[in-house]
Amino acid sequence: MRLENVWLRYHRRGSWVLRDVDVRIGPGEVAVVLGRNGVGKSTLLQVAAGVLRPGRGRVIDRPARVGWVPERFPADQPFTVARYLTGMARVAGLARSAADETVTAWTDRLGLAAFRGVRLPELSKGTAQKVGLAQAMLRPPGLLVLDEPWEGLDAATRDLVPELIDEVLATGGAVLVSDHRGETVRLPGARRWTVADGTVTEETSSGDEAMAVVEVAVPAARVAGAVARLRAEGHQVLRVRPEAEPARPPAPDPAAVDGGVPAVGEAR
Ligand SMILES: Nc1ncnc2c1ncn2[C@@H]1O[C@H](COP(=O)(O)OP(=O)(O)OP(=O)(O)O)[C@@H](O)[C@H]1O
Repeated sequence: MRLENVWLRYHRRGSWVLRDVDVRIGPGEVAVVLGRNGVGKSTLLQVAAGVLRPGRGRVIDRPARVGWVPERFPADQPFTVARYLTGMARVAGLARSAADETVTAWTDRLGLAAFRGVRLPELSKGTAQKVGLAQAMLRPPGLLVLDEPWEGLDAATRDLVPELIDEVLATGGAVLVSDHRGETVRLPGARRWTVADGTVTEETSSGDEAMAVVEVAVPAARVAGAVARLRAEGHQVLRVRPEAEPARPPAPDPAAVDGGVPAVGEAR
């Protein structure tokens, strides 16, 4: 699939959120979309999924079946979990009995069995997100688009996300996933697209690229935010250590980096 010279803005006279974006993703590939809040990651994913239509440019070779998991599952619909998912399975082309079986399997797998009879508006945010994930996976998608899929999920389901991604890749699907919290570490083989100033650049780092280690001190209360920001900007966070612990010298080469240098952030 290719986004070919895609431009997008939300209002006719508004500024362009995406400007001349040209990216491709192939079968069996996963790309993580990184960037600061508000930079256009969701917008890019929605164009890829076909939810938004570009103002200029086009999307070509989008797989026929797209699984789309929005950042916030729209739970303001008057259905129970089972009714909603069965309806979505039918829309996706499954016969009634196959739809029922698939919904049972996915609700079991995602820990939703106890919620089958619960109406969507009554679900917690995390449980609603699981319904969103189930909905996207009811039939194996040729393109799975996940907008901040780790947001609001419990630990067990967060661990399941890479598994689901691997399953889509194994059936020849492509996966796009945004991540501003640094969960990307869970997808070590992923390509990395960074959105900034309306454009998307792909990191072309190879394993033998020279690396440098930068030690950064931050107030203890702000560690989580600083780590998330560094990761969102594409840096590897090697380790977080308390200030009292003495620093070892920075690694001179990538091999030493792999050995675990006590730096908070590593700049590329
Ligand atoms: N429906 C909309 N109408 C108007 N402007 C919008 C709409 N959705 C997003 N925008 C604007 O487009 C820009 C990009 O938003 P987008 O949600 O794509 O960013 P993001 O990188 O996904 O942010 P975050 O990390 O906070 O999820 C922002 O300036 C946002 O305010």
